[in-house]
Amino acid sequence: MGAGLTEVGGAVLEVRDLACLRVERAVIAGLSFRVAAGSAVLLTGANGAGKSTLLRLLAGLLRPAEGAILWRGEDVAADPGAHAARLRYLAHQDAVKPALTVAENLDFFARLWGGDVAPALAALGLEALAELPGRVLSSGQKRRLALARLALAPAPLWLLDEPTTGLDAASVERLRPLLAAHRAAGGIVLAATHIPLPIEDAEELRL
Ligand SMILES: Nc1ncnc2c1ncn2[C@@H]1O[C@H](COP(=O)(O)OP(=O)(O)OP(=O)(O)O)[C@@H](O)[C@H]1O
Repeated sequence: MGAGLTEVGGAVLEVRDLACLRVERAVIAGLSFRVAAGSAVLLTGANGAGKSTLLRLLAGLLRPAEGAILWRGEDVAADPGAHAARLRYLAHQDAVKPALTVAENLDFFARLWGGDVAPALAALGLEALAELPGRVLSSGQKRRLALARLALAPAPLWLLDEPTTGLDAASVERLRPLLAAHRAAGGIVLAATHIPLPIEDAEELRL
């Protein structure tokens, strides 16, 4: 674990003594760490180690059995709506609507979060696919569409579950400037991954 995960000064996100039970079994226990603005944390560990579980806890989709998640010193459970508004969670499944075109899929999220569809399409190289319905996309194309949501409008906390699964090398590289710009603006990214990601100076949190 890198020094940035334990530093007190400047921490924006803090996980304090977190525990999570799944089917009565502790998947995460006694987990504490802090993340400063602009930091990237790679969650690593064996299959079943709890990486997706931690991301779902941080996204407010699972409730901790013990401990707390704090944002700028406030327990996120005190205002779930505010927490949901500050984060982008990219799950294993891409949640692409099959009947909508690629552009319409992005527009759905642009209406929720703001931002423009055209630059988000361009960020992931999706311009030529804009009018195709979601149902005909390949798995890598669906992943790119899910990732394009990140380019719509800023949010300070990105939670990415194996973001590069199924991506070709060029698409992986497209994430580099997206991640760098997010961090340069003070954003935090936590990404579960089994392979190296295009992120400079990331901390590793091994579960
Ligand atoms: N919906 C669920 N209900 C009950 N147990 C679950 C559920 N999802 C995951 N688990 C259990 O929680 C543990 C951690 O799973 P998790 O998906 O967080 O691991 P992971 O580190 O992300 O694994 P992988 O590298 O395979 O993606 C596993 O033992 C798994 O069986």
